[in-house]
Amino acid sequence: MTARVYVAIDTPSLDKAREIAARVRHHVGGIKLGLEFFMANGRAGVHEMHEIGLPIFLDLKFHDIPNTVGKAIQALRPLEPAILTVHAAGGRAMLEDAKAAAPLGTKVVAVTTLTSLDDRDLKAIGVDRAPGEQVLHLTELAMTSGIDGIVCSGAEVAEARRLWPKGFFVVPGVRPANGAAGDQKRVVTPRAAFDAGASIIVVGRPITLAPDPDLAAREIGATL
Ligand SMILES: O=c1ccn([C@@H]2O[C@H](COP(=O)(O)O)[C@@H](O)[C@H]2O)c(=O)[nH]1
Repeated sequence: MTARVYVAIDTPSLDKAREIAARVRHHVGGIKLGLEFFMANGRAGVHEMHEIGLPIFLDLKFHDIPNTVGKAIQALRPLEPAILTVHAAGGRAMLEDAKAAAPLGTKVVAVTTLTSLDDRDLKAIGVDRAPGEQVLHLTELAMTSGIDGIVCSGAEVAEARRLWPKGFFVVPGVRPANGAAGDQKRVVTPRAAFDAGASIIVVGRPITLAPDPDLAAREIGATL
């Protein structure tokens, strides 16, 4: 089960990222690198992180016109990420172009509704649906656009999987019982995420900010 836990290494420091990855590598299945790491270290940094020997999930959440997203993903091809993200709200043509541009072995998954948003936040950006409804709405779009899966919270993944049994479901916003949510608003425990149908879970700060990241990763693994 721990093979399905990806650690989100959100730091601008390549040394720090390497250190954390080396400490937890036997207790996680992959490494997720996001904007913070990529803006500081670019493609060369991602190449360095490949040395750890774990699959790389490149979480850059592309959201632009189809041509721009397609070209950006083409430029990332040599990095051969296991997984990369786009925003479902970019629309069908963007999702189709993202998938067409990605390397064959790369899963393209669409962020449906960020796990940091709740009902009120959605209303404030003009979305009248509740998070659960919005996730399902965008899951349908993702499924019919030919991409591989979606990103949603553990609160919605069971319904989304019912709609798309063969989809690949990435669940961030995961916290051990009594863990600090921080800026996340739709959180579940690692075990609850898998029980509800997550394909992989993403865990960042509960591991990377722990006094002993290795122990934190092992403790999460023990709950699965
Ligand atoms: O809806 C989303 C999409 C992506 N993320 C990313 O996952 C990690 C979560 O980190 P934590 O420290 O465990 O909160 C982070 O890299 C986000 O960019 C997300 O949280 N929610």
